[in-house]
Amino acid sequence: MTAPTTTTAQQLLQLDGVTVRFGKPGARPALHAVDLAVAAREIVCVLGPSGSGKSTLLRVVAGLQQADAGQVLLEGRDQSAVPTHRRGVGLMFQDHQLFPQRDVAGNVAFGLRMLGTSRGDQERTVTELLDLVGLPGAQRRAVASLSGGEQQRVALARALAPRPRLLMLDEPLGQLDRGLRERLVVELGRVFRELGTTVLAVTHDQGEAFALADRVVVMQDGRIAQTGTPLEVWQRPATEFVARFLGFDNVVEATVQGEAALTPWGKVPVPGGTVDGPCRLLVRPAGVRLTSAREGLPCTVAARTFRGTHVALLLRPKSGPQIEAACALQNAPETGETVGIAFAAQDVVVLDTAAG
Ligand SMILES: Nc1ncnc2c1ncn2[C@@H]1O[C@H](COP(=O)(O)OP(=O)(O)OP(=O)(O)O)[C@@H](O)[C@H]1O
Repeated sequence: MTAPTTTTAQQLLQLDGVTVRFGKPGARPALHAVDLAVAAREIVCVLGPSGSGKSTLLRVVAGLQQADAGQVLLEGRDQSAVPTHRRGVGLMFQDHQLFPQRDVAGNVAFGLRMLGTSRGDQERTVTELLDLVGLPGAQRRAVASLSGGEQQRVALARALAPRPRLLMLDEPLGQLDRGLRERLVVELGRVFRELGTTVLAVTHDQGEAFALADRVVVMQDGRIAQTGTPLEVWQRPATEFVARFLGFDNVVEATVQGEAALTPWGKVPVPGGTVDGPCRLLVRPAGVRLTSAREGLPCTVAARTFRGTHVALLLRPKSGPQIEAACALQNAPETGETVGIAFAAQDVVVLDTAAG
């Protein structure tokens, strides 16, 4: 027997050139020729500013929105003629809309009843899922008696109960306070990994995405600006848009010459192998090192903000744009002090201007 010449591992979800337009022809599409593949058991988080197309992406995968061009494939099968309820995908939206007249068990078992699952199996699944989401024994509680976080867990259990092959979450923790979101996002990750659930989640909160995702997708104006592991995207934002979206503002015009670039801040070292010529350069705040005022580039400390793990400094050099630096609390200078700075090549990123 001969092996097939090309072996591409089948993706659970694949979008090929998916375009969605609202309104007038010629207007910017909400999704523009989007290609995306999600492997089984992968947790992918879609990040992006408001209006970048995140919800439209989920809706087109769920079959709640028709694509004007391109294809959505689930386990290799084109879904264009498959209605939402036959796609085997689960949805959990920000306004999770539990049924107020049903108790917790009635809510969690909803999808199973629709599938005609036996009562015994329903009860077993509800018990298992309530244990998993940290609400053991809550079957008979009234939905109205639950806190926001507890309701979110019930909504999650309800979405998981029919064992969807793909679970889609739209701002799943959007309305909860930050502390609760940080705890729940860790729990969500644990539940998904324990069950082997494939997840496509949308959030505008990068902290949430980075905590949950195996891979993040950053969207800009209906296109994918970058995709990679959280670490890859954080360390190497591909474009100025992605860098600024992640909150990095140390971006300048530069001209690379060998091992350094000429910038408004003077010479900045660049990573080995950087091509000579003009570019946009990002210096991540962690790569701005404080030196004595006599060495390095002299700057005035314009502001300092305690961030829990470090102090964020806003520095004003004599020339060039202001610079953000991150430093340890014990080394943080006071506002108004003059410091010197040097740049570390490993935190310098040459941005792709063509796509940015
Ligand atoms: N039903 C609709 N009719 C017309 N335009 C729409 C419709 N739904 C979305 N759009 C437009 O499509 C674009 C993408 O919207 P989408 O809701 O997908 O963005 P998003 O990234 O999810 O935004 P947000 O974070 O605010 O939810 C926006 O310009 C939006 O105004």
